Amino acid sequence: MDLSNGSPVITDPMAMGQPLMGVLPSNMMPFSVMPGSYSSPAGAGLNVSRRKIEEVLVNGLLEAMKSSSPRKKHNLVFGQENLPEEDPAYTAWTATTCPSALASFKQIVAGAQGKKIAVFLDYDGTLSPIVDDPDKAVMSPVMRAAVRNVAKHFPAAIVSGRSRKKVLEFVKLKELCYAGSHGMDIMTSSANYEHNTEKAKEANLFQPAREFLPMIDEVSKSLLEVTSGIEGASIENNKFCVSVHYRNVDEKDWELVARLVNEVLEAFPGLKVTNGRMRFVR
Ligand SMILES: O=P(O)(O)OC[C@H]1O[C@H](O[C@H]2O[C@H](CO)[C@@H](O)[C@H](O)[C@H]2O)[C@H](O)[C@@H](O)[C@@H]1O
Repeated sequence: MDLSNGSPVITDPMAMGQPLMGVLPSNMMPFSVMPGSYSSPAGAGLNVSRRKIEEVLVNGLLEAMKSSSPRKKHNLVFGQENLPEEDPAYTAWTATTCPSALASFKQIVAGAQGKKIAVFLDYDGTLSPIVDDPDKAVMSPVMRAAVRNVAKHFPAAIVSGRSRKKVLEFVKLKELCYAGSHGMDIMTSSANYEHNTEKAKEANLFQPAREFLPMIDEVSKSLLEVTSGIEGASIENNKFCVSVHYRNVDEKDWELVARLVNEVLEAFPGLKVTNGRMRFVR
């Protein structure tokens, strides 16, 4: 699933029967239970040890949300994401998790000598800026021209957690390959896509988790239902994974989001939750 930062995701054997455990930071695994937090009606009938385990899971998820989503100052205000006044924690986080390839460009070129090169590009935060509304993460014409140019020289693909269809709509370049849902939905050629027969389209598709589509749809609906009352929360169905966005949710409600996601996941032990930039991915 964007059941996510990383994502399916769907049939991870490590996650079977152990929802969320796989994504907890190791220091959260020994039962450092934090008492006195939110309790939901759904938890009313649980015995103490089960409740404790749930506390650990939710608190672990909350910690993961905080550590993987350091906030830029003012980032709740649409359009002010790129203000120069950054939170030092955010700056340190980007430096360690996303070092610039441009800073090591000479080494990369040297390492590529004599090798066949293929280029794999991320979409959000790479080809498009990170914005508060996922539907508005459009790519600039300059960036599109640069990618088109890259594709003239190397086989190129976009790999994204988004649905493949959505990325293609944003990028609009037929000369690329697209892998959506974190690689669970691969289209090897998008040339003539609209004009191809269904059979020809199928031949270009690799969707190893197709049998799980009904389950993902069900999870998506459940997540939409349980989070509908939380201001700022939104659900994005990415076909083979689902994102729960909390970028626009007040931080005081993050624990509630974590708890509700955890509760929904209990019914789907085969799915895995991972954490991304202000979103869960399943
Ligand atoms: O392919 P990835 O880099 O793993 O990211 C996939 C996710 O991208 C989108 O979310 C991110 O960008 C949004 C728009 O800028 C932003 O609002 C969100 O906070 C980011 O996490 C996409 O909306 C998600 O569904 C993907 O999972």
